[in-house]
Amino acid sequence: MKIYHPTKKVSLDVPLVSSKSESNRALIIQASATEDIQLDNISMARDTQTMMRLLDSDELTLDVLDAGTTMRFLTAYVTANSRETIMTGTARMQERPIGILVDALRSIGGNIDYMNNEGYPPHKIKSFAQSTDTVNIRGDVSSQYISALLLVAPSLPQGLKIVLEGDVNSKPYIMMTLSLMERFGVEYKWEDNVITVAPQNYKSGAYTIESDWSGASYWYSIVALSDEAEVKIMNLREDSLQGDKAIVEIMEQLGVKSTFEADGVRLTKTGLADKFYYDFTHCPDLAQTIVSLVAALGMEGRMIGLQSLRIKETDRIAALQNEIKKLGLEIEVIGDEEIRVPKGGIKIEGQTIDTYDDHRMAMAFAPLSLLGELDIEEPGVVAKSYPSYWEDLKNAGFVTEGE
Ligand SMILES: O=C(O)C1=C[C@@H](OP(=O)(O)O)[C@@H](O)[C@H](O)C1
Ligand SMILES: C=C(OP(=O)(O)O)C(=O)O
Repeated sequence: MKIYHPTKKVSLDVPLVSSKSESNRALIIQASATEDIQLDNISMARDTQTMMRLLDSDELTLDVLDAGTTMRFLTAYVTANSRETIMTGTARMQERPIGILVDALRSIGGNIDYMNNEGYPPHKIKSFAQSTDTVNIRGDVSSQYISALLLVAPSLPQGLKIVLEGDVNSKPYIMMTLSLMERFGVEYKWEDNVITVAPQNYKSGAYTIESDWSGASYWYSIVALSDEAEVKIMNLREDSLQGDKAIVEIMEQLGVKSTFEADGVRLTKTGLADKFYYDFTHCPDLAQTIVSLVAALGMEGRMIGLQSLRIKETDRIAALQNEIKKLGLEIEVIGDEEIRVPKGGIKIEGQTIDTYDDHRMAMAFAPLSLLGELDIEEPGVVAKSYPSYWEDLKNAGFVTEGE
């Protein structure tokens, strides 16, 4: 799909999609609760729509497609309910590791078999009888395993004591899980590296899902690359549960100031720092937005904490390297966790951007079309988290042609 912006002047009150991360947690809480839980503004993201559909399904096989949280949270949920289930997903999902979560569930009494490759979906949950209240789990591969255990912990007969081993990455996502649990009456204790949740019921309550800060990041990039911008993103909160609100602080270095209003956040253009540096350990989903933006701004940048990018929807480090190279800039990749963007900038002249079945590749590169025409392959990938992305961009003056 070809995309360009004829005026480079962007104006919109963005009706941003709501958060799939908050939605998927709230849906597991709702399904686990015996009392009434009222949820508003549930996300239209495919990952969330898939979660809703599968929570209602009584089929033996649950296919999560490419939704990581749906795979991890449902694996723990069906295990805790001792429900015989086969969990599967797309070819890529079958390459995304789940062994750490399956080992944890086995260690507390889950009977789970792999169907193809050890450590990877598809896997079959056969039964569950809780054998101990303590589980050890490493925190440096994916926080989703820990969130998955936490969400089911109150419903387990013995509750759960989760002992976190080593570094804990994506920590704000664990805090988001705990905050939502707390909102529905669940108490927990986090002391040193141990999180303890006693057996208890989720209590009735209501929650309105916030807009998606990861999705907001593309609008920050759009404002940074525009000539003039009047952009307000609706339904984002200053007291957000989402760690990707870090975009506010990051963009202070990259030319965008945020002002919170009662019903959203207003973005205005400001100056750029000389060089960019940031550690993405706790907000990995912002990395593609920022690496492509820093390259487009012609700035020198150093990004660290990127270790989880290789096991997401695609190998995001390789994908960034390939696509930025097409725009005339070689970024340097150091090991599995660091990218350096050299000063100099890129040239946009109608190149085709491959998206690797990764919504964030499409969404992170589209703002660069403010500098010239781009051709984004498989634009439909955005449906995973932000199905109305292209419509919102068109309403902000972008022009798209073809599919
Ligand atoms: O818990 C969540 O909602 C998520 C956690 C993060 O994954 P990791 O913990 O695997 O980094 C993030 O990348 C993903 O998009 C959503
Ligand atoms: C990594 C992501 O999602 P998940 O792990 O839930 O598939 C993402 O949305 O960028």
